[in-house]
Amino acid sequence: MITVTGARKNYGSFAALDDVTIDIPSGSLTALLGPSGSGKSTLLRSIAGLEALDSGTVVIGGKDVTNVSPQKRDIGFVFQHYAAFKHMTVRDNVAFGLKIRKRPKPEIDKKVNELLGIVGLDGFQHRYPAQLSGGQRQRMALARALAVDPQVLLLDEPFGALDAKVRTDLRTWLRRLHDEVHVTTVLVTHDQEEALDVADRIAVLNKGRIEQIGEPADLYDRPANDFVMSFLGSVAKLNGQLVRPHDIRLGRDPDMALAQKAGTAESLGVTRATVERVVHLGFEVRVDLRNEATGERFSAQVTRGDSAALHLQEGETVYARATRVPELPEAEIPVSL
Ligand SMILES: Nc1ncnc2c1ncn2[C@@H]1O[C@H](COP(=O)(O)OP(=O)(O)OP(=O)(O)O)[C@@H](O)[C@H]1O
Repeated sequence: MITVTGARKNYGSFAALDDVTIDIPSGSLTALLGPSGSGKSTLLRSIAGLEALDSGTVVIGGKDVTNVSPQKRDIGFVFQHYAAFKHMTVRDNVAFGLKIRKRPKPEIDKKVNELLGIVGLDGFQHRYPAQLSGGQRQRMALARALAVDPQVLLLDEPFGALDAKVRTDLRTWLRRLHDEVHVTTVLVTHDQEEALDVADRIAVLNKGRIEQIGEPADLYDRPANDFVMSFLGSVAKLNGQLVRPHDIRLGRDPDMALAQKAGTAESLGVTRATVERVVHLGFEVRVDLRNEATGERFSAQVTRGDSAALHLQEGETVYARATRVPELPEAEIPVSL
C-alpha cells in the first residue's frame, strides 16, 4: 500500500499539489489521470522521492519514506523518454541494477533471461538501444525497472512518445504484465482511454487536487462532478445536463407531435435539433446535431439499425432525449407521454 497524506507542493505561488490524499492498494494498477499541468507527474515524483513535498507524508509498505532518498524507497521508475545506457547492450541495461547491488552472476543471468521473456525481448539481449524500436526500448526500460524486484513500479507516460497503434498494443501488454507480476503500479496518463483500459483504479486530478478516485466503470457511470464526467468521455449538454452520446435517444413523429402540443420541446425534456452530419463508425453511427433553441452543437451515438430506421438526413429536425443521466444511474428519466 502507498499512502500519500495531505501532500502540498508549491512552485512559487502556484500550487502543483494542493492537499492531496490518496491510498494506492498493494498489487493494484492505479492510473493518475488528468489534463496537462494537473499535478500528476508531481504526485508521482513525490512518491518516488524525486520531488520533496512542502508538507504531507508518503508511506510505502507501512514505512514513512517522506524524508528517504529515491534510491532507498524500493521503487522502479520509467519515464516517457527512457534514458538507456547507449553503450550497453539490452542485457547489460536490464542487469544494471543487479550488478551495482553485486548480485552473483548466475542469479543475474537467470533474472535477466526471465525478464526479457516477460517483456517479449527474448533474442534481443545483444542488441544496443539504438537498434530497438521505441516500443521495444520502453519494454526494456520496464524490464530494467523490474529487475531489482521493487515494491512499487512508477510509470510516467511510458508510452507517450509512441504512435497510436504501438501505444494501444503496449497498454494491453502492460495489463497482462501486471497480471503476471502483481507489483503495485502507478501510471501517469492524460489519456482517459488508456486509463480506462489498463487500470483497476483511477484517480482523476485537476488543478493539483483529486476530484475522484474509483474503479473505471464507477467513474464513467457515476462521476462525482462535471469535470470528471467530461474528462472520462464525450459528453453532450441536453436541458442543462451533461449526458453521454450513447445515452441519447433520437425520435421523430411521436415526440414531435407532443412537443408541438406542449408548445416547447424543452419543457418535456426533449430537445429539438437539426441533423448536421451522420457519420458511420462501423457498428455505431454518430449523429452531429445542433440544438435549434440554443444553437449548441452536440453528438448522439446510435446503432446502425436505429439510424436506418429513422432515415436520418442532414438538415432535418429530430428530437433528442436523454435516456439516462449519470446522477441517476440506471434510472430512466420520467417522460410523461
Ligand atoms: N520545477 C518546476 N518549476 C515550476 N513549476 C513547475 C515545476 N514542475 C512542475 N511545475 C508546474 O506544476 C504544474 C504541475 O506539473 P505536473 O508536471 O505535475 O503536471 P502534469 O499533470 O504531470 O502535466 P503533464 O501531463 O503536462 O506532464 C504545472 O503547471 C507545471 O508547470
